[in-house]
Amino acid sequence: MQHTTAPAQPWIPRQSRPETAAHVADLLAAYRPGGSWFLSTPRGALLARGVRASVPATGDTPLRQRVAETLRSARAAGADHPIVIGAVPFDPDDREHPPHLVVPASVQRALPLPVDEWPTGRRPLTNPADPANRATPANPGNPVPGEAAGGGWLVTPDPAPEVYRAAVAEAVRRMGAGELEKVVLSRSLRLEPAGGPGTAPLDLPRMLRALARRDPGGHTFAFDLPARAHHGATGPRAYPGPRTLIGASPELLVSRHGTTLTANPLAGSIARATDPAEDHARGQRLLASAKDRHEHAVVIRSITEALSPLCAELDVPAEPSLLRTATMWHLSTRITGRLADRTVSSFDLACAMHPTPAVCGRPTDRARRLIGELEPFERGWFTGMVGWCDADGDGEWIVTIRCAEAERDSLRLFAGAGIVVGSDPDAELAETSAKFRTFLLAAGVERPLD
Ligand SMILES: C=C(O[C@H]1C=CC=C(C(=O)O)[C@@H]1O)C(=O)O
Repeated sequence: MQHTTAPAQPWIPRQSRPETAAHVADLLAAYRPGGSWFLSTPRGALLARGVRASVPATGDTPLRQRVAETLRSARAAGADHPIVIGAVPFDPDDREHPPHLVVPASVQRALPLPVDEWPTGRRPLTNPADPANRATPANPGNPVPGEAAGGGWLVTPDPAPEVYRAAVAEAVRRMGAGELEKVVLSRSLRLEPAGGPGTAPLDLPRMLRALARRDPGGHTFAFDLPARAHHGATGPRAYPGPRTLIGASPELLVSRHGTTLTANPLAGSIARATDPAEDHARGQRLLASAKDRHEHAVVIRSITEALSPLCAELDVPAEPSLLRTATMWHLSTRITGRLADRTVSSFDLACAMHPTPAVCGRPTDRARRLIGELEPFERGWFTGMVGWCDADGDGEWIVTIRCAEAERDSLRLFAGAGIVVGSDPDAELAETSAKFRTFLLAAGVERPLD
């Protein structure tokens, strides 16, 4: 991921310095699904393993209070520098997809992924089919043969593309009638082994490496999820295998370091092109698009409203800039601020902001209702947040997009698009197809899919 402004300084929390010996490549190599959490951001990477304590998924107090109490107890029980790490679903009250937040038993940290050594993030979209983009020692950002090779998937869209187009048209109609200003509508792809169940085990560590290499400046994650609860006649029953939330999100919900906070909302997107001139032109078209600027402005307004009461200073650039991933251009605004009250943690900030109109809409309640009406599946953790928070309140929370839920040998991918009054159903379908490519490429699927 590349931004037009300078990247953040590497962030290795003071208390973690004794643990920083690891190189990010070692952390990626050590990652194994089940009881582990990998996160790489422009500020640093971490690999957390094991569970020392869990934040109660339900309770009489708000989730942010349960997080603070779990951290306090861990400290009181002798943990030196405890962190809470995990995933919060789109709807934090979703009983099928409860928040999964733990104090891990161990945390290893490393400096950020070396963007300059892995140059794909600086280039226009690399088309792996183009011989010029074949992996070479000098260009290791491209898929390494055997790393992300071979599709071998049976792909099922949910809903069918025409159903998604109809949903977008319906949302535009409702907006025309003044019901709401913006809604984010998503769809999903189910990937199963083409040879049938059990014929091709998922290699999540390989996919994670492919995601990290393709977008070294992004937020790459592989997070443990709770076992699925089945509600049968005899009550909840758990599927014993691990489930993993894995992806490479370009969007920082919020980070806090001392009293300094940063948020980097994105909204307004276009697929990148392989031809550099066309790629540049697309970015400029996005920057000039009145529809996309409106879609973006709605998000900035909401975030400013959420953060202003918590900040002594808040700097919100008047104009969006362009941010690029390996596959997409986005409108981006890097917001910085100084907290009014140091006891407000990164998780408190994230809860105050979530869900932003980059994933839900505005007004929030109406958008949420329309999503429930028009999307034929539960989002679960998609469009929630993943991240960590330490006992001093520092931390990073990432918007859970460009991701998949992995279970046994199948994957469920998700992608959404912001809909406003001027949205065109075909263009929104194409935008979601382009967003799927972040994960499809890591899964070895190289042709665009609807
Ligand atoms: C909901 C997604 O993207 C959001 C983040 C960036 C740009 C977006 C857009 O342009 O619509 C979306 O708001 C997704 O990637 O699934």
